Amino acid sequence: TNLTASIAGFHFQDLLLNAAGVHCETTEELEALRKATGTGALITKSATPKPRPGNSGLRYQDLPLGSINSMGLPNQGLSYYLDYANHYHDQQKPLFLSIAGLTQADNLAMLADIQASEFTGLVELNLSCPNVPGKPQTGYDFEATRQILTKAFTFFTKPLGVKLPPYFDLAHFDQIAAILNAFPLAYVNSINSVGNGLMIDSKTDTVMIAPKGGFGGLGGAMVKATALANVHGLRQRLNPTIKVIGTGGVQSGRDVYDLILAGADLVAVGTSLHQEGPAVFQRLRSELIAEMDRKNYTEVDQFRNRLQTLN
Ligand SMILES: CC(C)(C)CCc1c(C(=O)O)[nH]c(=O)[nH]c1=O
Repeated sequence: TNLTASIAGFHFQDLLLNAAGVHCETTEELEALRKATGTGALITKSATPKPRPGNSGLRYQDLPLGSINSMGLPNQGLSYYLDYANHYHDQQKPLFLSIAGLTQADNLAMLADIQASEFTGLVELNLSCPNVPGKPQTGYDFEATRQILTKAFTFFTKPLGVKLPPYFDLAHFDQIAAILNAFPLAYVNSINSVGNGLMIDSKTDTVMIAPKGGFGGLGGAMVKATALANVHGLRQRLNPTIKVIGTGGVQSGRDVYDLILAGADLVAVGTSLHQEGPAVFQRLRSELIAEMDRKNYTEVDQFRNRLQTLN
């Protein structure tokens, strides 16, 4: 069974990887992902220029239908991940480096550092990064998105993708796709967590996480329908040269299969990785192969982006 894919000249023997932020802050965590059976790539925790401890108190919680988090960008700082990349020689599993500056200036400075470095992997710009106070996250501010990409591509020549927040209005799919199609992006990764959800602990009548009064990003089963819609909506609108990484709601091989049907080239796993650890990739891979066998598919190309409508 052929599970290969390619993005920007990088070839992936397997199409699963971690969602940035999950099991990828430290070298130990990253090495466990690299060594895991079933991963075709790995991505680092979104970096800021300097190390950050992130939010204090309980900042992640598993829920019956997924997860909620307000980590607050805990990471070891860009140079730590560039150093890991400099010592990274696994030709079989390309490395993605994620960045999420707290300002546009920070993002551009990090891209300039990466451009000047020996880094030879792919870069993911996390557009859920905050914008100027009082304005929504960058991914929800279309002018800010256009501006940072315009500035980035004046100097950045390495493979660049963007991590997108979920959209919920078809007009927003049209608008963001029109912006992204104007740039030589290697890929989009959709979706990031569904922002600012709130859940209640019925035993204590309290929220589930400490930061932000309990407001946090939602992941897992409850976001699958939103992930499928964003992957498919973007696939239908983006230039074929821009590949798609599908993220959100993956618990089984069938969920991986569905994201591929919707148009995904690679599939990233967050909440399920947090809950099961790196062994999840071997399970998902074998379940995907079993599903493909049921359909007599030997190649992903036979069903990628082949979702059928009813009419
Ligand atoms: C939400 C931000 C802290 C601005 C970015 C980092 C991030 C976090 C996080 O570090 O809290 N959690 C997510 O589910 N997605 C993210 O992109």
